[in-house]
Amino acid sequence: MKITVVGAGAVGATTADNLVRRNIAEEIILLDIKEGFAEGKAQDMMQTSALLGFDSKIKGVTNDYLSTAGSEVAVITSGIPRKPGMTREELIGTNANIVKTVVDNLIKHSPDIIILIVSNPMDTMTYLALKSSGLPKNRIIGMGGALDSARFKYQLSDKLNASANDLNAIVIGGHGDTTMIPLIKHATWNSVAVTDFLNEDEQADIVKKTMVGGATLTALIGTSAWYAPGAAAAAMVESIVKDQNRLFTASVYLEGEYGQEDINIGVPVIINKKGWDKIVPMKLSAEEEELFKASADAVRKMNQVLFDEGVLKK
Ligand SMILES: NC(=O)C1=CN([C@@H]2O[C@H](COP(=O)(O)OP(=O)(O)OC[C@H]3O[C@@H](n4cnc5c(N)ncnc54)[C@H](O)[C@@H]3O)[C@@H](O)[C@H]2O)C=CC1
Ligand SMILES: O=C([O-])CC(=O)C(=O)O
Repeated sequence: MKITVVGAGAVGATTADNLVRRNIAEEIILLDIKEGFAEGKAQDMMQTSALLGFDSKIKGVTNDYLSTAGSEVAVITSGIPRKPGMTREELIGTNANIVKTVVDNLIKHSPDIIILIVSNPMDTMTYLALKSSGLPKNRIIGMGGALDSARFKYQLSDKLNASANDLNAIVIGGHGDTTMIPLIKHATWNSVAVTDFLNEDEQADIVKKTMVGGATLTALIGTSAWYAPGAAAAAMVESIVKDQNRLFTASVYLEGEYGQEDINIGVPVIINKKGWDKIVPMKLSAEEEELFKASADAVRKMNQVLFDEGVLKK
């Protein structure tokens, strides 16, 4: 089993670190365009092996796609992160060409690969990866909802003084400050509705804090987050590699599901060795349906930029 992580920056290195500690692959290739950068990070991680007790090997390479040959899964984190005050959508100009080139290179050497897209704006980058590669839709997955749902559980656990592990709560929609939809009316604390414990103002506050979770961290750190993003990407890769059938919200290609088509956006899906397998239907309220439609409209507007800029042809 070989896994490739493209981009050895904050998120890529954290993803690789989480994966290597899980011991789920014989080999992890960490690839970056910056000379020596991935090699250095990989060597640093390998030097934790005697301390942490894993047997997986991690190898860093500089833009060498031959080393990635035969990878079963790749995680794409290459591209620029946002700075305080920016939106994820502002990254499209730089990141679209990077993601497109990386996907091309990966497929040349690993035609059966499953690709997890992390680079932002993630829903649009996932759509781009699918459309430019022509890969079957189930093998292109966008990571956003898994992270946003973990942040949602964090906010709930903080307010309820509960263990995040006892909470069931998901975020659907786009992975953007204004497009994500934390489904608070569906969230439970070990099967008891969280709304039984929170008034409307408290619920609205948790939803808001979840939606701007990434922006809040970017303002505090000066660049965007990596610990939870890396952990979320690794958890999804584990579900693929171990065929776990875990349910995550992820950005997948819709063909009529949730009332949308020709778009990648976050919905609940089963993740297993096929990539994303089934889309799980949910009964949404009229208000949630409206929010989902508005979210899809915003993501679609961003996808249009790919055509306007000639990155994708109609
Ligand atoms: N989907 C999500 O939930 C999340 C997405 N992100 C996104 O992930 C991306 C990476 O973020 P960070 O790791 O913090 O950035 P970073 O700047 O720390 O790392 C990015 C790395 O990509 C490399 N790179 C650039 N072009 C490349 C190419 N053509 N081939 C290979 N490597 C290349 C850079 O040299 C750099 O090392 C950003 O776009 C960020 O917005 C970050 C967190 C969560
Ligand atoms: O906030 C950002 O730009 C990075 C990201 O997607 C996240 O942490 O959710």
